Amino acid sequence: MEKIIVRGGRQLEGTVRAEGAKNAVLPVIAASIIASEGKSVLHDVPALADVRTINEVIRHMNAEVHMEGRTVTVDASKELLTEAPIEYVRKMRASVLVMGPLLARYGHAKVALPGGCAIGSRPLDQHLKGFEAMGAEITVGNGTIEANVEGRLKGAKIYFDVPSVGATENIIMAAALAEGKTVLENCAKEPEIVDLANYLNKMGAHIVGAGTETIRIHGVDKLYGATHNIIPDRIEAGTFMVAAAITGGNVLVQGAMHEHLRSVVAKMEEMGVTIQEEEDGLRVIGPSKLKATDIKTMPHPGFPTDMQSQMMALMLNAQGTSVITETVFENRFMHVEEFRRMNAKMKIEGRSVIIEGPTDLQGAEVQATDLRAGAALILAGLVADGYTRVTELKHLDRGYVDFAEKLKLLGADIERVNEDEANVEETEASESVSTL
Ligand SMILES: CC(=O)N[C@H]1[C@@H](OP(=O)(O)OP(=O)(O)OC[C@H]2O[C@@H](n3ccc(=O)[nH]c3=O)[C@H](O)[C@@H]2O)O[C@H](CO)[C@@H](O)[C@@H]1O
Ligand SMILES: C=C(OP(=O)(O)O)C(=O)O
Repeated sequence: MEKIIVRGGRQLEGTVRAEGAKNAVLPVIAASIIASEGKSVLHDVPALADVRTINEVIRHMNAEVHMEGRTVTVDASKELLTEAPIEYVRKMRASVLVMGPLLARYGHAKVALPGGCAIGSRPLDQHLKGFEAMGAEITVGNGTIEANVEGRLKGAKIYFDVPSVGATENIIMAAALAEGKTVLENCAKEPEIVDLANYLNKMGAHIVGAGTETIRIHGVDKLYGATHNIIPDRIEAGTFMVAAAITGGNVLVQGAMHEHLRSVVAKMEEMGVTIQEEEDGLRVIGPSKLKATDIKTMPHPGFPTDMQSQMMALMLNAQGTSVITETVFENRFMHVEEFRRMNAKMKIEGRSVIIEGPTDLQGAEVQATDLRAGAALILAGLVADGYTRVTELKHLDRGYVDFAEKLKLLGADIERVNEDEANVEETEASESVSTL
């Protein structure tokens, strides 16, 4: 079993660069199968487990996919299979995003119910409501979802009951190749949706309004491969910003875009962190004492749920009582129990967690309960007394490339090891303690 072992106490300094955004690249790769002519060339693609998974999903459907360094090329001009392979779809939430492109291009799509982080019930009703409004018939059963339409999808007016990122993306893709005009209301406004719309427009689509709550799409008859650079990952950037702040360090996070991170920057500043905009990113300087604050997760431009657990690690080190209210996912507090193993004092009340700081964090054996929880536990380990050992790294690998290595380059005392090596490490550590 692999572990990340971190010993607290080092201030982080230096420069780290954010990779391309996981939540932008996954819909973009899914969208690339809508092109019946030409190749797509995607740059700044992060080498994540989720990227390998979505590549396998579309490869099994007959698309030609190559990844070299940070560039992925997709040629989907051959006839594709319209069923996504279950073993890959189940690994990852975003694989449901092949439905929109398949249904628009072939009038049929079948996928298994997708996986992803277990952070709530994560229904797909808004995706399906959108497809139905465009004329598709949906059958859900035996762990799969199947959609069929006679001829082409028809443009429609669709109001989303909740501003869902995935539903907005799936329906934009379907509408791009539908007959006529589609108007989507109460859309999600995340930067990753804008990135997807920009890519689809390069492919020949007519989409306006992405990033606002109303998106208008004029369907076209055909879409073509295109070249696109993926936007930087605001959540990975935000995670490194917390790493700098929590250790009282000074780190330039290249690629961190202020306009994508306003709520995170504002809250960190309230906590006493200095954040300076530089030409190629944000410089983060941690204070000697952090102040308590409150956050409430909301759809963009509100505070991102994907930064909630990392902020919890920061708040554990702040002076006073902080409150986190999670409004996006109903079960995204599993890391609280793991933080408690590190001596954290926290109380869950409904959808809120009350955090009493500052905590005398102690190193412990903890599990990454989901992707961001894994990162947050490592952040706490950067300032805990002694060794923190984080397991279940499969979650972390879905969303972070070389997380431990990047922290090490910033000066952290951190290693990623397999269990056997970890035992050697522990013996050496206890030997060095006994000689003190
Ligand atoms: C691959 C990707 O981009 N994942 C992100 C995406 O997930 P994802 O697209 O799954 O998240 P959504 O925006 O769809 O979910 C937001 C809320 O809407 C609800 N909902 C969603 C769809 C639906 O049909 N019905 C419904 O009720 C969900 O249960 C949740 O409460 O946005 C989330 C919210 O910012 C992020 O945490 C994820 O990192
Ligand atoms: C919840 C997340 O991802 P996913 O939607 O892919 O499970 C995340 O990125 O924090």
